[in-house]
Parts: sequence; structure tokens; C-alpha cells
Amino acid sequence: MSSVREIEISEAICGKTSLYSFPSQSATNANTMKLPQCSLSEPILRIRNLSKIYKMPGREESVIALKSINLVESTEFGPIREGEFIIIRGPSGGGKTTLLNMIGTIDTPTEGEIELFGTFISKNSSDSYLSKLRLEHIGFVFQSFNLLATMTAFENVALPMNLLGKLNKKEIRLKVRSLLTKVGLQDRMDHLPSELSGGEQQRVAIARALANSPELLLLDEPTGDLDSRSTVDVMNLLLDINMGKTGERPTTCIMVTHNPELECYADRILYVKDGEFQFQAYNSEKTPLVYEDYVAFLDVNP
Ligand SMILES: Nc1ncnc2c1ncn2[C@@H]1O[C@H](COP(=O)(O)OP(=O)(O)OP(=O)(O)O)[C@@H](O)[C@H]1O
Repeated sequence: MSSVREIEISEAICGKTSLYSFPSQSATNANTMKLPQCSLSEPILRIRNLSKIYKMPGREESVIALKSINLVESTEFGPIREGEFIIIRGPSGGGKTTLLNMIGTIDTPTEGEIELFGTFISKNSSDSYLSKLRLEHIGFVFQSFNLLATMTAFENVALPMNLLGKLNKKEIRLKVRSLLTKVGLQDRMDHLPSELSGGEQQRVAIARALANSPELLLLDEPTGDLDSRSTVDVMNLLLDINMGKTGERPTTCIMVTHNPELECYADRILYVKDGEFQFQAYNSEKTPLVYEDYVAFLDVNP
């Protein structure tokens, strides 16, 4: 059985159940006129007939969170391809976090199958198989940062490397320094989370998510708790990571957000409602926000 400490560490890195936030009112802003950027890259994620039904302990009724959804070539909503920046939007309770948790193997499907990096995940997959898959291939970033409060920024970022056990102490030290430098926190390495701003904590969380050089970053409302300056900074950092501009290889990103203004960062926006994909939109070119324009927009549209 896991110790309290192990559970704390595991929850910090891989998260818990969803957080609830306000529904978004507006439909997608994406430009649907041009071809997607990632149309020719390799598929890394396919979903077939995926359903999730939550049964409430001691109660008759159940909640259908996902209804037999597909992301495969033969359907309207194709697979997620290497290098894509996907945004998932939709009203509160529509199933966004459930979908992200299924892709991240944090939660198991009731029915159906996920094909991730050529391996298959279903309700029959073992915990040890899934936790190895997560540690080696997937980075997680959450709205509430989920940093371990008693560890410094350096120690938080080193944690996944220590758990994986592939690098020696010196290699880990160098990689942590490099990652924290890339996210602009070279002067904050020895700070505890409580000594950092929200935006800084989220950048530590991003550095930690990148620790084992994952192919896939899963981001659940990563800017939900940030002010507008930090929102733009974090999103620009994520776009650089996605496009391989931080010196690492390009990293596929799947991000849940309620903020329609962030759609400009995505190659493709999937709109989820009532446990199903409603529609998708493609951006011709993923583009960073200009902070001054974003703030001016927020002033007019609070
Ligand atoms: N652990 C759980 N047990 C029971 N029901 C759950 C659980 N997690 C989610 N649900 C239900 O599944 C449905 C989808 O929830 P989910 O959190 O995926 O929606 P969401 O689109 O991410 O919402 P939000 O934007 O508010 O975070 C909701 O009806 C929710 O109440």
C-alpha cells in the first residue's frame, strides 16, 4: 500500500480529480479558413469508442462523462499528431478534464481504447504499466501548480528524474539548472513554492513536467489562477516548448482552457459538450498573444 508521502508525490506530479470553473460563453475564435499546420506529422494519439461513466458510491444514478468518443482517421475528428498544440474547450461539466485524465492515464475508461505512442490503454491496463508510461512519456501541468510545498523549486524539478532513475546526480543537477533557466527562474532555484509568485510557481511546474523529456504535455487550465501578465508569459513559454524553441525537441501539447482568447496558440481546437466532440476548428498559424492587446481586449470585455 502507498504511504502518505508517496500519494502526496504522485498527486503532485499526476494530479487529482478535476477542478471546476466557470463555463465559457463564446464559441471558437480560430481561423478555420486555412489548412492545419500538423496535417502531415505522425499520429501519436488515437481514441476509439471511449466512454467514461462515474458510479456514485451508495447511489443508484451514474454520470456519463464521456459518450463513446473517437479521435481516429476514419471520423470527423482525426488523431492527435506529433507537434500539434490542441486546445480543448467547452462548457463546465462537458467532460474536458475527464478526457484529459483518460489521455494521461490518470483515470481508466469504462469502455473503449486509447492508443498512445503505439501502445494500447484500456480498462484492463495495469497500474504499474500506466505509471511507467506516465513517468517516461507524459508531463502534467495543473491550474493549482501542485508543487510540493516543502521542496525548493530545484527539488521539485529534480523529483521526476529521481523517480525515473535514469540519470546520475550530476546529470540531474545540470538538467534541473538548464530547465529552470529555460523557464526564466535561474535566480529562484532555492526558493520554496510559498516564496514564489503564481506565475513563477507555474513555470516551476512546467519545468518539472519537462524533467523526463516527455513527448506529450497535458495542461489542465494552466493559466486559470494567473493574472494576465503571467497568462501571456506562461502561454508564450508553452508555445516555445511546443515548437521546440527552448532547445528541446518539439513537444505535443493538449490543453484544457475556458479562455477563448488563448485559441490563437493552438493548431486545433476541439469543442467538448455533454461528453462528446461538438466541432473542431483549425488555426492557420499558431501565434502568441501581444500582452498590450490582450489587456486592452480584457478592459473592453471584462
Ligand atoms: N470523480 C468523479 N465522480 C463523479 N462524477 C464526476 C467525477 N469527475 C467528473 N465527474 C462528472 O463528469 C462530468 C464531466 O466532468 P469534467 O470535470 O470532465 O467536466 P469539465 O468539462 O472538465 O468541467 P469544468 O470545465 O467545470 O472543469 C460532470 O458531470 C462531472 O460532475
